[in-house]
Amino acid sequence: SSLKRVACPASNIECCVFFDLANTLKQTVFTDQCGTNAQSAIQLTFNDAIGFSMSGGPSEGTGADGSIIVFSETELQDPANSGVTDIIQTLTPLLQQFNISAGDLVQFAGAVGLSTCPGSPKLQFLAGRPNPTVPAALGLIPLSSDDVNTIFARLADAGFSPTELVQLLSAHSTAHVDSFTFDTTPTIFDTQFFLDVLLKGNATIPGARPSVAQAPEPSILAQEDVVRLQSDFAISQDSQTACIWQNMINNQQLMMNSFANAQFKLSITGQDQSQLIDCSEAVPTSTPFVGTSASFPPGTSVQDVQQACSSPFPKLE
Ligand code: HEM
Ligand SMILES: [Ca+2]
Repeated sequence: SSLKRVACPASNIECCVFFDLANTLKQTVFTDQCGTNAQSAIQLTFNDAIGFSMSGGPSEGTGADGSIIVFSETELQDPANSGVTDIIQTLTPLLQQFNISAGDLVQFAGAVGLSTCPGSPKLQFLAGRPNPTVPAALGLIPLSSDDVNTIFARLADAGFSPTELVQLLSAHSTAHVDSFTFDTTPTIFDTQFFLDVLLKGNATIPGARPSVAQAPEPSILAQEDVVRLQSDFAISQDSQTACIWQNMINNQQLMMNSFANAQFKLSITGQDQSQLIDCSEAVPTSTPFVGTSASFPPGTSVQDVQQACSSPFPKLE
């Protein structure tokens, strides 16, 4: 309506719709601070975008194109998508309501969801992704049971290095699946995740869904429902990534900046950047970081660390 247009704070008029969408998302979907919908929306940005294969050719899906929503009946058959069913259902009506493309909706919702997480960087957002014409091939999303070299190869086929994968995995700092989480601070985007994954344990989380493969020596934090994914653990230990991983601990600024860069690249995977317009101005400012630095959770100490990087381990409280 003309009223809305007068009130639109965008400097680029084409971005007005994303200011409206941000308001609706915050009022109806991301009502909690870094709650389950926000976390699921962040995962959705990856599960959609990684459906891209340089070796498989253009018909194998085109990355960050929203095919995970438009062709959800097909793509939800991938067991790696078992956690995103609900958020897809929640977001789908917004396609018609705001008349935007599915790829834009997925990436914008992820950016707005992340902004509710204290400690998160403000993400860039480009608009104008065309709607998808084909579903992504099944099997392109890594599984937590995959071998680390399989995961690296899959990410390389989508254009991402092992270092960029570690940076993207910062998103597992704000993650849940059923009643368990990947670090002890699941509603804060902080470096605690990179510490918690290194803590060797002996207790398994019972009843985890099949998509959740646990590390060979599962989490010492299992009594707090923190799970060590086999894939996260393997990446923390691999010689290509062990020091990248360890260096994140207590390096909040590095985590924020490197995640923002890698996530921007993820958000335009398979897209022609020259055809997109910058609507970053519509992404809300992130909730400030209120947490403390990474620290050993109660009952754990440096003796529990499975250190794979030869640089000195950071000094922690
Ligand atoms: C090696 C690659 C990865 C593997 C194997 C993996 C695996 C998983 C698994 C098993 C879950 C639990 C929920 C489910 O079963 O779907 C999960 C959740 C999540 N993943 Fe990943 N992931 C990977 C990479 C990423 C990346 C790059 C991102 C970056 C955006 C990401 C963001 C998330 C988020 C935010 C959640 C929490 C979802 C929620 O709370 O609902 N993951 N991931
Ligand atoms: Ca956290």
